[in-house]
Amino acid sequence: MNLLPKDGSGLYIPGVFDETSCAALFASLLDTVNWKEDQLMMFGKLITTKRKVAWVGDAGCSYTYSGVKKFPQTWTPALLEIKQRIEALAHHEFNSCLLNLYHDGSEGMGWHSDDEKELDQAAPIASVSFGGERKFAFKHKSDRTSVSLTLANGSVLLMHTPTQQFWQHSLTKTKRAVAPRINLTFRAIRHDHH
Ligand SMILES: O=C(O)CCC(=O)C(=O)O
Ligand SMILES: [Fe+2]
Repeated sequence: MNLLPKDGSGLYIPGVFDETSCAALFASLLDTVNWKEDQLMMFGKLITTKRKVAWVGDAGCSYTYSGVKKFPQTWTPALLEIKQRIEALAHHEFNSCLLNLYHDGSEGMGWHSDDEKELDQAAPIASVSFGGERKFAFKHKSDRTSVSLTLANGSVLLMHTPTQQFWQHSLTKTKRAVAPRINLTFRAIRHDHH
C-alpha cells in the first residue's frame, strides 16, 4: 500500500528478512563493511558526522552525495545476498548501495531528497533496515504535508519516481534508548555520466 497521498510512492514491506537472518546480516555488515565517518557540505563547510557510512557498488559507479564524490567499495557476500532478495522484491536491478550505521538515537539524518542526477529514474530506491526501530518521515516540498512511519528490523521501503522530486525525507533523532541500526539504500546509477 502506498503511504504517500500524491506525487510519488512509498511502499512499506515489513518482515522481508526474518529475525535470525537480520541478526546474522547485521553482524556481518558491521564486521565486513569498511565504515567511515560521513563528510558532507553544510552551509558551505565540510562537516563530519558521528553516523558511519559506506558506499558499495559495481566498479566504475561513482556518486556525488551531499556535494562529496564517492567511489564504491566492492560487494560483500552479505550485501550480495541482500541485493538479490531486494531485486526480486522490487523487480529492478541495483548497481550500488549507500549504507548508514546509526549507533544510537542521537544519530539521524536531516531532511533531504535522494535526487542526484546520476540516479536512473526508472528504478525505485529500496531502503532496507536492520537493528533498532526508528521513525522515518516524509514531508511534501510545496504543501508541507507529512507522513511518518516506523522502519522495523528486516523491513523494506520502496520509493518510486517521482517521490524524490516532490518529497523530502528524514530519519528522526530520538532521546529514547534505541539499538544500533544499519540502513541500506539500494540505488541504480546510470553510467553515462563518466
Ligand atoms: O536511514 C534511513 O532510513 C534513511 C537513509 C537515507 O535517507 C539515505 O541514505 O539517503
Ligand atoms: Fe535518503
